[in-house]
Amino acid sequence: MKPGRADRVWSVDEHLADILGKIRPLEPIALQLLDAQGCVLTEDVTAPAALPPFDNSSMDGYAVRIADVEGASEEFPAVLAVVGDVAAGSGELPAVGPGEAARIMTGAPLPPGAEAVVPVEWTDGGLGGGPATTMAGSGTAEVRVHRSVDARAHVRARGSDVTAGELVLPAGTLLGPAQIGLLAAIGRGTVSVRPRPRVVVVSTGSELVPPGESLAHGQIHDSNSFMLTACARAAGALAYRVGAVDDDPATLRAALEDQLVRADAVVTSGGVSVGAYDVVKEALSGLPAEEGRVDFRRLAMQPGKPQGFGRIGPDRTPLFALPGNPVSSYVSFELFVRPALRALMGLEPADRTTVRAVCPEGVASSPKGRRQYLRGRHDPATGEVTLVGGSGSHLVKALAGADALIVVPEDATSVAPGAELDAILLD
Ligand SMILES: Nc1nc2c(c(=O)[nH]1)N[C@H]1C(S)=C(S)[C@@H](COP(=O)(O)OP(=O)(O)OC[C@H]3O[C@@H](n4cnc5c(N)ncnc54)[C@H](O)[C@@H]3O)O[C@H]1N2
Ligand code: MOO
Repeated sequence: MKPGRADRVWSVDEHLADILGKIRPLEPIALQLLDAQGCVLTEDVTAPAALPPFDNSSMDGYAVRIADVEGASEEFPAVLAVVGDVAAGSGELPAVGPGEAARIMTGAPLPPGAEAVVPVEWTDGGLGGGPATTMAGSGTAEVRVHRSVDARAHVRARGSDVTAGELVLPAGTLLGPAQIGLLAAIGRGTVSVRPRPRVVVVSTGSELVPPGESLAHGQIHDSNSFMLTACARAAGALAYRVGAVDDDPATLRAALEDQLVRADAVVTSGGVSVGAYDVVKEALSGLPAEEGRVDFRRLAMQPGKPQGFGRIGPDRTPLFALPGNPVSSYVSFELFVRPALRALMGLEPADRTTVRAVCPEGVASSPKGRRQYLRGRHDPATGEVTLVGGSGSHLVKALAGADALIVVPEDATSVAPGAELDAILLD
């Protein structure tokens, strides 16, 4: 491999490194909480106030003074005058004096004078019978308490979760459901995050017809644009599918120009090989410097040998020109586009788990000098991975039945039955 030779074969790792070296994370923007789900925080978030903001009850029951219930039992209950009712959200609180209690609900502020909460099950609920099971007896004048409590029992202290001014989420945090909940709890309506990249997916090929329409002889349904749009969504992006563009470079260039305004990345499929109508290559090779640059290269992999990558347009939007064979497109997305989209979001590019797995049937033949990615099913119970379908890059049914990519190294031309291989686990 001689650096500088335009037609040299690139390794998978070199191609990925070249892509990631040219990707910059997207500029942060302020998003509403739910729009920020799955995004990376770009600010340190501190709590403006304590959480809980006030001492409150963790049980439905009675707010009491502890001296009043000392030694209480079912046989010798403490009889207390009920001076009021405190619901969650109550603003006005009855003061609890000696010999008094206030009915209190979970989450309601502890009224002044009260030192603890007795759960309703430890009282007669104001009904004069045995232990209560609910807070049914509203408006009763007195309550019999059957047990003593320690100071602060069943009280959630102000600031016991978060103190005012505390750093609750540092910049770099990935916002999942629990983090979104915390932000809402401290009163944040918007946060600064790296947004999801907007990915435009364009398929190319005059033979392509949208699903739902009938095929003339020689035509096929455009599956790649759907699959790649779904791949982009699964990677966390906002993806826009553009219908298939004919094998005409001017039409493709015009379509890309139109789409660039809404794209943080562009993915094309097809037209990157050596055929007479390889439209993507024709439209994007040798662009004038002011329009950007896309490099087309051959990779030491199978499927996915022909690839293009570059940056185009005024914002130098990354463009991934993937091969048209459906499995080649899928594998290329998985290996190169998914990490790049994650890098745009400020995430660690690599997120898939790779395991060593026994391949009981082995691999009869693998292309010399190319890293092969075969489709497989991984059984975590046995640690085995079995092949699904053959190596043909048109086999979409096998792809749909796979949950792993089996990696056959560049130097292997076959793999003995029972040997171990890397398996990349898919969603
Ligand atoms: N003489 C050579 N021929 C080919 C070579 C080569 O080195 N020398 N490489 C082969 C490899 S490997 C691949 S991969 C493909 C890549 O070709 P293109 O990227 O130019 O893709 P197309 O020719 O446009 O299509 C290939 C194949 O995939 C089907 N296709 C394309 N788009 C879609 C779509 N949106 N949905 C479903 N199927 C699609 C298309 O009909 C073709 O069958 O080149 C090999 N040839
Ligand atoms: O390398 Mo192509 O991508 O095998 O089918």
